[in-house]
Amino acid sequence: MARSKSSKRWLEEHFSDQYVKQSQKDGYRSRASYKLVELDKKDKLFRPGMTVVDLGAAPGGWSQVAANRVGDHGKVLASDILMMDSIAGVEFIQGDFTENEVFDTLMAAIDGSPVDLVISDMAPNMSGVGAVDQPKAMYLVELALDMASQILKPGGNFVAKVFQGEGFEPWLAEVRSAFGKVVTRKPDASRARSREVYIVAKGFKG
Ligand SMILES: C[S@@+](CC[C@H](N)C(=O)[O-])C[C@H]1O[C@@H](n2cnc3c(N)ncnc32)[C@H](O)[C@@H]1O
Repeated sequence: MARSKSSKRWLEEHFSDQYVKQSQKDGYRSRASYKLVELDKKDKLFRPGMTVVDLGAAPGGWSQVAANRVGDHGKVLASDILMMDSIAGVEFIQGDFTENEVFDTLMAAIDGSPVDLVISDMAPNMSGVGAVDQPKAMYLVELALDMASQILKPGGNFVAKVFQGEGFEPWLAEVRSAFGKVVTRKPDASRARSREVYIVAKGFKG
């Protein structure tokens, strides 16, 4: 089947993208790694020995960065609806985060140990219809915030990708009430045309 103009344009753009080229050189599984690298540079998210939960982790670009930063004494627990090839130092749980069973499996894996950082890059498959995509995306960050609020230790941090649109402001207000300091970031590696932004929330009030 002939490729549509838009998928051809996507492929051309993908292979000429500086972050795609750089990720191939650096051995990262996705260009998304550079978003987290940039957020970490600005907001000092990681320290060796931390426990990190990575939601929406596949194919593993963020988990690679997290495992590298927390080192041998740290722990990274990652989850995605899709399968992900293993990464040293990362425990992976596959499943749909909107299902209670997956939430419970993650909670069991954490087993009450204090979590320093929750990172969520989850995004639904986009249909292109805002009225369908935006509620789905907001539901995922709602659930991510809910989990972060249950597992973070006081003073812990939360990073989430969120799409600006309906539901964003009330969600942000919830984040602001749960954390001491909240900033909105648009990393260079995030495509300008995308409505995605990253919320960095520090100092969980517990
Ligand atoms: C932008 S990608 C994440 C990229 C990843 N952070 C990286 O660096 O490689 C978004 C991910 O969210 C996942 N996702 C979407 N809906 C989900 C759901 N209901 N439960 C779990 N993961 C989900 C997708 O499967 C996809 O892998």
